[in-house]
Amino acid sequence: MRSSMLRSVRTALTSTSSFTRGQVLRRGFSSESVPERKVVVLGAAGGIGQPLSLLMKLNPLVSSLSLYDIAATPGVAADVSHINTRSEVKGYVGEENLGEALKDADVVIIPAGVPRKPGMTRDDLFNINAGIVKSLCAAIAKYCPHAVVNMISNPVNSTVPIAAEVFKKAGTYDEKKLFGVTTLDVVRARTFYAGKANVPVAGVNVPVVGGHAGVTILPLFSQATPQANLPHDQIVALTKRTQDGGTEVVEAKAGKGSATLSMAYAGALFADACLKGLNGVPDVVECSFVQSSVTDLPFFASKVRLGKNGVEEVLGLGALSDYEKEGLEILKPELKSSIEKGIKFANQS
Ligand SMILES: NC(=O)C1=CN([C@@H]2O[C@H](COP(=O)(O)OP(=O)(O)OC[C@H]3O[C@@H](n4cnc5c(N)ncnc54)[C@H](O)[C@@H]3O)[C@@H](O)[C@H]2O)C=CC1
Ligand SMILES: O=C([O-])CC(=O)C(=O)O
Repeated sequence: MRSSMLRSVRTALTSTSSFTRGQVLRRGFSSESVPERKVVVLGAAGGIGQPLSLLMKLNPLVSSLSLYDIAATPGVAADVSHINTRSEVKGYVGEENLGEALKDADVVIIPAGVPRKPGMTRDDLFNINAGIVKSLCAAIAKYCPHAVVNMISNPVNSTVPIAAEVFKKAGTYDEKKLFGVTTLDVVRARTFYAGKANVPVAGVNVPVVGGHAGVTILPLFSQATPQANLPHDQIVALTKRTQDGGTEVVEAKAGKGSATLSMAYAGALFADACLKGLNGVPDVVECSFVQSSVTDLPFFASKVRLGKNGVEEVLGLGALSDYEKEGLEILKPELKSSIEKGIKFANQS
C-alpha cells in the first residue's frame, strides 16, 4: 500500500498527464473507468491542512479537491492548483461557503482545530475542538451525508463519538463511513520498530489498536512483521515511545504546534486507502478508530478492511502478548471516559 502511494506520488510529479496508463492498469481500471472522486479538506490552511492538501493534489485517485478553512484558503488553493496533476482545486473560505465546499464529496478529511502546546494533553483541546467538529459535522450531515469522514482533529477519542452523535441526530449516521485517523501511530510504530529491529522500514508493519492518546495507543509489536524477537525491555520502550510520539513532537516544536508533516503523510495514506476501498480495490486494510464490537467499548481502533461502502469488516485483535493484554486493560477506562465525554457534549445542546 505504501509503495503504491509513493509510486502514485512519483508518477504525479513526473507526468504531465494526471496518471499514466501503466498506473491505471496496475489499479485494475481502464482509463475510462477511473471514478471521479471529490475530496474535501476542512482546515486546509493549517499546519496539517496545507501539506495534506499538497499530498491529496498528488493523488491520482482524486478528481476534485475542495479546500476549506475559516481563513487563508484562497492562497493555499491558488498555490496547490498550479500543480499539473489530475484534480481540479477549489478554495472556500468562511462558513457561508462551507455547503458549496462539501457538496458531492466522497471523502471529507478534518484537520480543523487547535493543536497542543507543551504541557497539554489532547483532552485539553476538547473545549475548543469539540465545538468546531460538531459544527463541521452538522454541515457534512446537511451537504454530503454519504461521504466518508476521516477525523484528524483531537482529541480523536472524543471527536469521533461527537461526529457519530451529530450524524445520528441528523438521521444520516452510517457507522461504516466514520473513521478516526490513527495512521500516524502506525507510521511511528513502523519507524521506531524498524530502527530497533534494524530491518528496512519499507517492509515493516505493526498494528496499533485502542485509541489515539497516551496509554490508549496500544501498538501490537508481538504481531509486527518481520518478527525480530526483541527483548521485553525494548518492547516496553518502543511501546512507550509510540504512545508518547505526539508529545515528542510537541516538545521539540516548543510551543509552535504538534505534528503536521508526518500527520499530513499519515492522513494522505489513510485517505488514499479509503479512496482505493471506495473504488473497489480488494484487500485494503488499515488501522482506524471506528464503531466497534471488538471490545466492550463502542469505539475502538483496530485493523479495518475498507471497501466500496467504507468499513467492510472490523478485524479482531488477534493473539496478544501478556504485556499487550495488560495494556488493553489499562487503556479501557480512559478510552471509555473520553468516548462518553464526546457523546455527552454532542447531546448537550
Ligand atoms: N489524529 C492525529 O493523529 C493528529 C491530530 N492532530 C490534530 O489536528 C488538528 C489540527 O492541527 P494543526 O493543523 O497542527 O493545527 P493548525 O492550528 O495549524 O491548523 C488548524 C486549522 O483549522 C482551522 N480551523 C479552525 N476552526 C475551523 C473551522 N470551524 N472550520 C474550518 N477550519 C477551521 C484553522 O483556521 C487552521 O487553519 C489539531 O486538533 C491536532 O491536535 C495533529 C496531529 C496528529
Ligand atoms: O500529539 C498531538 O497533540 C498531535 C497528535 O495527535 C499526534 O502527533 O499524534
